[in-house]
Amino acid sequence: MIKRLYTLFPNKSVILRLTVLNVILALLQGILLAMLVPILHCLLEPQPDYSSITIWLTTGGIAFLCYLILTAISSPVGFSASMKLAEQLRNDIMSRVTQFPLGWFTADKKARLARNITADVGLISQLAVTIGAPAIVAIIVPVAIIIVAFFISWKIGVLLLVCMPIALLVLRWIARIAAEEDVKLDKEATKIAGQAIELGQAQTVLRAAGKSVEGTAALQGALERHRIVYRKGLRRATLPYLGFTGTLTVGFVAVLFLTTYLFLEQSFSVPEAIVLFILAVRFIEPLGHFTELIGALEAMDNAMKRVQQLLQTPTLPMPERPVNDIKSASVQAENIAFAYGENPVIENVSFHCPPGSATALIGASGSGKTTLVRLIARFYDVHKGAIKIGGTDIRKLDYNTMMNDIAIIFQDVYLFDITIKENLLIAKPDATESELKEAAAAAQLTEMLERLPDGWDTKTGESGLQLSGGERQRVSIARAFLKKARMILIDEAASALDPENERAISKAIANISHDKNRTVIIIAHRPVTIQSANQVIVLDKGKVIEMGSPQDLLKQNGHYAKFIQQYQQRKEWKVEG
Ligand SMILES: Nc1ncnc2c1ncn2[C@@H]1O[C@H](COP(=O)(O)OP(=O)(O)OP(=O)(O)O)[C@@H](O)[C@H]1O
Repeated sequence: MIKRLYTLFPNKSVILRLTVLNVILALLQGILLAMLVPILHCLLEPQPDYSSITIWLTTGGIAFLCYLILTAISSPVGFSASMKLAEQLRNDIMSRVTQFPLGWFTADKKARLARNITADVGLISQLAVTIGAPAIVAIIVPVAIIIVAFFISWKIGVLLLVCMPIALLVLRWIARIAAEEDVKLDKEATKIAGQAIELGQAQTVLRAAGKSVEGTAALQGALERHRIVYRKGLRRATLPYLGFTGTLTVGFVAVLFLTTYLFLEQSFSVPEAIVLFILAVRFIEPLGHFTELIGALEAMDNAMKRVQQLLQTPTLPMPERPVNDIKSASVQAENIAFAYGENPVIENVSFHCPPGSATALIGASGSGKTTLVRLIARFYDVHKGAIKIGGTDIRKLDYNTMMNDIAIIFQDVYLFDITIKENLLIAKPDATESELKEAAAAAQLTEMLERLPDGWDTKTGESGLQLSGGERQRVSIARAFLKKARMILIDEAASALDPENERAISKAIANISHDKNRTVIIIAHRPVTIQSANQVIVLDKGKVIEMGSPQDLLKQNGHYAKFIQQYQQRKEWKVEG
């Protein structure tokens, strides 16, 4: 555990200072107890030797003063160490996360990341100080006491020495159970967090269906499971806790008996007997405290394991000497394959999109269109073959250079809760007013901006929810225009939009697709988009089953022709209906 903390802690000198400080404090406690022997000796003599007492009292006073000063220092040192640890760990996590493949960010992983960065880091930084220090004291003080006891009576020393490993053995049993139960509790707590988020997100649907009350069932279930796991854990820990308390009690009584027996045998004096009684009490006190610490220590160790696991997540492999120059806006796939885990999704796919061309990807749901687009943007790396941009394998390209030349327009557009203007400026912070207006016009946003009372300064609300889906997509198209990226990846909205939005988006997409400076790859759902593309790729179960210009494919009378035919029939049927 200490090794893990030491590995995780980026500023090792702070943790070293804190450890040394606590070891000194624990040793000082032992020394102060040992000093009781000569002091009591001098006091209980028939003729007390006051000059010797003065020396011992002065030395004891100095040791006690040192103890007080170090205790006063240890609080701020601990507090600042805790703050530093939290800050540095959070920075480490953030810089690591920015290098993860985009495909890593699933809903589960995002929830886990939130817990890692808040609860886990908080627990580690706080406990490393508030629990770590007493844990050091709880180990060192009994050891110091055994040493002092040996100086007074080796028999008592041996007895204490035997008690200690037995107590530690039982403590290990408690620790194992505490660690296992903490893992179970953390899993249940993460589920509660997930259910709470889902409950918030599903409120609109639940209320529309009149199921507000029933909607809490999943969260209540998660809370109940958490309670059950907690109660089971408590029951499981009862026996080892009793075992530990029993061991300490038996040890304590044995020391008292042996001390009394040896005293009656006149093996040592009254002061030594008094000190041994005090030592026996001080011996079990910190060890007894350990049962309270052990659960927290194991929780801290588990939190450290989770953060370590996150920090060890493989990042997107980056080339040693990345290529910074993208020669042309061509996109090429050479015999690529990809699988999510064991599930192959893309197999032996090859195509070439020349600079300035528009390629429409079509295929049934689940055929792999989105995955293909994600692979081009390096959300994941292909498992076989290569994707090339401007003739260079994207794994050899500088990642930022590549992403600066790619704009992605997805269906679920994320907008920050800032103004529309600020949302566009994310794509190009130094854009001029005329560039902004030009991009807005090309993305068919002008009319919407004129209609909104605050125009460009309209706040988009959390995730852009104050704008309709179509409006959000147009904002993201405007971002793509502004970014001046040469490669544009689009996922055209598949769901029905209102006629105004549909017209505006089709026009905006046509504007971007017909721009000869841009290479567009679009997951297309509307025949008008597909028919205006230079090439169409038809996917089925991750394989290319047809590829060519829309005109040639129509003549082939294959899958593409069937898709257009079906669309026409649906349209006629709707008009007739
Ligand atoms: N993150 C993921 N993890 C595991 N499997 C996935 C993941 N994303 C997609 N899949 C699976 O990969 C296959 C292809 O999915 P993909 O989303 O690429 O298809 P699609 O053609 O874009 O579908 P749609 O038109 O419905 O969006 C599907 O079987 C899907 O279930």
